[in-house]
Amino acid sequence: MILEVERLHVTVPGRPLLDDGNLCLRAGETAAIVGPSGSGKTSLLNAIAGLHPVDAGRIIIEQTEVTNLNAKQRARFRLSKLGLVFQFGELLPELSAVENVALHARLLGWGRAEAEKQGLHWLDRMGMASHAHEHPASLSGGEIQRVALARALVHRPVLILADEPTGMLDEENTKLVVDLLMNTAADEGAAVLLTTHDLDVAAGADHCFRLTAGALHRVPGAEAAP
Ligand SMILES: Nc1ncnc2c1ncn2[C@@H]1O[C@H](COP(=O)(O)OP(=O)(O)OP(=O)(O)O)[C@@H](O)[C@H]1O
Repeated sequence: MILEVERLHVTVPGRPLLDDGNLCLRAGETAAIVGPSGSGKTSLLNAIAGLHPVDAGRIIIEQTEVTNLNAKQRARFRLSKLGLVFQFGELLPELSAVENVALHARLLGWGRAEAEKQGLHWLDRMGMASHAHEHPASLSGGEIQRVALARALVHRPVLILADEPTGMLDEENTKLVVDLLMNTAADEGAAVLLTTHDLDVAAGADHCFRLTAGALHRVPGAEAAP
């Protein structure tokens, strides 16, 4: 099992977002979390990433109980084991596409040459090799997300957490980015947990969960409507 979420409680000041949530993911599996705006999908993903406090319960990622780690250990674990993808890509504007991808590897201590080589390899796998030396300002939304996918995959994470990765994309780019994310993760044996408002995206995942009024329920992908 790559991800085990057991009896998780997550709150924001003044209200609970998740009360006693459970979720499991195996290597190579994909799961989507749907639910109304403001129900806590992003907060749940952040809690799993160690970026939002957990009030009770356990999160275990590849046999490490991350809810027991201190802040420094969590940061190191996140850097080495997780791949994060955000709605707006969140690339660094000062860096080229390949520099953005290589930076993650550099933060893990890789040498410059190896980091850039792997950066180019992953951009190529995302169909972005010809844009490797362009800066984010000259890339389209779909291209930015493909660079963000390369960055999330360059260090071969065990779990990819993607928060609305297609929220800003048109239908064609949504399909391209989701297919790349899910197929590449499956090839690499990484699990993927994503949030989405797009029922077609949710239906393409192996599992679908709906978060609403503090409860996380497994639903068939086709019945994921908020
Ligand atoms: N750090 C925080 N402090 C206070 N309130 C917060 C914090 N983070 C999130 N919230 C609140 O918690 C609720 C859930 O937010 P969250 O972004 O997790 O929902 P969501 O389901 O991802 O929403 P959307 O689908 O609109 O992105 C919102 O009401 C938000 O304002």
